[in-house]
This record gives sequence, C-alpha cells and structure tokens, in this order.
Amino acid sequence: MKNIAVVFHSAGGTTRQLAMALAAGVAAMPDVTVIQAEITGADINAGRFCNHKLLAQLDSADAIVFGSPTYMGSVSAQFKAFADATSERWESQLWANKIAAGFTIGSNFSGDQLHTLQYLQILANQHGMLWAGLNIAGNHNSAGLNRLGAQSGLIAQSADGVLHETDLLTARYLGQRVAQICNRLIT
Ligand SMILES: Cc1cc2nc3c(=O)[nH]c(=O)nc-3n(C[C@H](O)[C@H](O)[C@H](O)COP(=O)(O)O)c2cc1C
Repeated sequence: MKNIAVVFHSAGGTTRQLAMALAAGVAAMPDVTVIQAEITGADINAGRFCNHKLLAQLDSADAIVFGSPTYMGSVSAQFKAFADATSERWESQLWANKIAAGFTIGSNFSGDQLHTLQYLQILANQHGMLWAGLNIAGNHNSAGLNRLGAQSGLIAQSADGVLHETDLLTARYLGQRVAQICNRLIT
C-alpha cells in the first residue's frame, strides 16, 4: 500500500476544495491511502512552522502533493513557513525519491500562478523528489480538463470563491495520476 499526502494551505477555502478533489482522485485508485495535511495559522509561532507531527506524517509518505493559493505571485506566507521548516529534512535528503506534484489557484486567469507552481517544483527538487506534471495538453481534452493549459501541475482560477467544475475534475485527475505513478515506480 502506497501512502500519498496532500499538504496545503488555504485561507478562503478554494485551495482546500482542490485538495479534497485531488485526495478523492487518489482514493479512487487501488493500493493507495491518502492523508490531507492542512497548514494553518496555529501551526506558526513567531513566524516559524512548528507542527512537527505534520512533518513526521510526511516523512512516511511515498508521494507528497503540495498546494498553495497564489498570493502576490508566489506561495502564501503560511505555506512558505512550512517549506522553510522542511529544511531539516533537506540536509539529509530524507524525502529524496518521493513522488511530488503541485497545485495552485488565483483569482486572475494569468495572475502569476505559474510562478507558484515553479516554486513548488523547486521545493520538490531541493528535496531530491521526482516531480509529476500533468499529461494533458491544455484545451485538447474532450472533458475540458486542464482548461488553463499549465502542464507543470494544476493551475486553477476563481474570482468569486466558486470552483470551476473542470478545475475540480483536473485536481481529481492529478490525484489519480500521482497514485498511478506511485504504483508504477515505487515497489
Ligand atoms: C494577499 C493576497 C494576494 C493575492 N495574490 C494573487 C496573485 O498574485 N494572483 C492571483 O491570481 N490571485 C491572487 N490572490 C487571490 C487568491 O489567490 C485567490 O483568492 C485564491 O482563490 C485564494 O485561495 P484560498 O481560498 O485557498 O485562500 C491573492 C489574494 C490574497 C488574499
């Protein structure tokens, strides 16, 4: 059984909805379990992420999917505090060879969400993880998945807090894909 973790921050709930859809996609696949690990303000003390239990949960995951809203063209401060706290794992490359993927949402169609995804990918690469993007050509899928066309991961958009159905379906698909890759690559 492979363990897949979805770690995310969400202030307004839209990133959380994506995380839940992604986790449902994982759960629909065989031979995997999924945990959702939400980063909250209570995890941060004097600017430092202190939820060591959450970090320990991620240590035992075969794959970690990172999710953050796009705030001012990058991850939220709360997600960055979490990322900084993973540096203790970086030193020993404790997360090396885990599968990684990422997702983000912004209120604009081109609100620099790609930079957030690229940051998440760099975080994964710093840990020696193996990044899985989307294998759906933007706007060439009959179901309309990957409507915004990013292939580094999932970019979603909502101006009013209501998720676009195809963004939720793409999140679900990304969860399924991570599960498939885990089952194929991890023995
Ligand atoms: C401080 C702040 C900065 C933001 N910066 C961006 C941005 O750079 N690009 C963008 O498209 N949306 C931006 N937004 C909009 C959020 O990304 C959007 O509302 C998102 O759905 C919030 O996710 P959440 O509901 O999980 O908190 C920003 C919102 C806030 C509060």
